[in-house]
Amino acid sequence: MATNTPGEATRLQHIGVIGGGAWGTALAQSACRAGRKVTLWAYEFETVAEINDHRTNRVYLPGVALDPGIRATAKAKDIAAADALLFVAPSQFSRAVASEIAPHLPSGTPVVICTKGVEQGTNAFMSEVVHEVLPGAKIAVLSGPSFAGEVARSLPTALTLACPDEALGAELTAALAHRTFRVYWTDDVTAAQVGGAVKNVLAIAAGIVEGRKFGANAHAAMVTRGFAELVRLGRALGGRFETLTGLSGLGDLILTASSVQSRNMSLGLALGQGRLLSEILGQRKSVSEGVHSAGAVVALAAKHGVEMPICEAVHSVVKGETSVDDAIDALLSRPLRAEVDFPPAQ
Ligand SMILES: NC(=O)C1=CN([C@@H]2O[C@H](COP(=O)(O)OP(=O)(O)OC[C@H]3O[C@@H](n4cnc5c(N)ncnc54)[C@H](O)[C@@H]3O)[C@@H](O)[C@H]2O)C=CC1
Ligand SMILES: O=C(CO)COP(=O)(O)O
Repeated sequence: MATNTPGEATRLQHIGVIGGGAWGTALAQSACRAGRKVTLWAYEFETVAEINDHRTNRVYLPGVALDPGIRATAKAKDIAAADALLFVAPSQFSRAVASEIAPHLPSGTPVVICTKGVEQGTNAFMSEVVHEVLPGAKIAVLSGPSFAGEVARSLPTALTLACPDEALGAELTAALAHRTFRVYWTDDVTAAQVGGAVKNVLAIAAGIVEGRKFGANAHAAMVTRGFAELVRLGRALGGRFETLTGLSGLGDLILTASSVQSRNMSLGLALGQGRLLSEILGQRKSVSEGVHSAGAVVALAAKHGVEMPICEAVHSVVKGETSVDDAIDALLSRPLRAEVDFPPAQ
């Protein structure tokens, strides 16, 4: 791939952002910083008004003064003029949001999926959902260790941009990257999406370990054995090992499973402290994708004959089928096995 210098000239001058939550707003801020014109579509009218009138988004991204260059809108037709879209609706709303913009999106528009999750019911990754609803879109995925608040404050961040079309990947990285927002290209859309979806489920498990005060050894064991699950599923679905061990896989797992800035980790922590899921979710407006993706991840694992005991444990806890203590007992009582699959999967 040709190398790009952050901030170099790009034909993708106008970026549309679909989603006015923490991540959509932070990406809008970052795209402005990269020198792009930005139109942000948000679901709530109040969010649109607040961004346009006060340059803030206090519900989803508090404490950040937004760039005056961000123009917010609630009208899907306003994104038609964008040269590329960043798609940042939470996974369970992605199909509905994509359907709303479908009539307005010119065929051939690049759509970069920034959502991390799997659709319940269909067990479809976001690239499949977006391709079904927006068949003319050129799909890419942007994923990696990137808390919205830090990106919005321009703290240094590095991500993976997965795009099967290398030339388009180069254009997108040139359009989005800047000094504190480094974007690395790959063609491996599958692994990038598996990493983003599975790490959220594993972060809940890591949070539970923290909430139960099981100690640093248990945390490291949970993250490492969890990563083995992420790699097994990623490879079974056709993803490459190098991508799974890169920013969008291992990198994002390290971030999400070790900081209570993560909504998934903090949700797990609260579960580990004995709080009820309904109570935790009732107190948040923000999304915890791992809760919604756990079932789909487990179903995909079963379909492909992949063992994912930690993800299964999280799924049965969030479904209310198993108590945290019983789930932990079951994991600690599993038969001992070889550390890596043998013969090694190719
Ligand atoms: N917050 C972060 O640091 C990061 C988030 N992501 C991913 O970005 C995606 C979006 O997450 P956030 O921006 O953090 O969301 P958020 O948790 O800050 O906000 C929730 C979002 O859901 C939208 N929403 C609520 N009800 C809706 C409905 N019925 N239809 C359509 N939209 C509705 C809200 O408008 C808001 O944009 C998720 O998949 C998340 O995993 C990825 C990287 C970083
Ligand atoms: O994906 C994220 C960071 O890369 C954000 O994680 P949470 O959704 O758990 O906050």
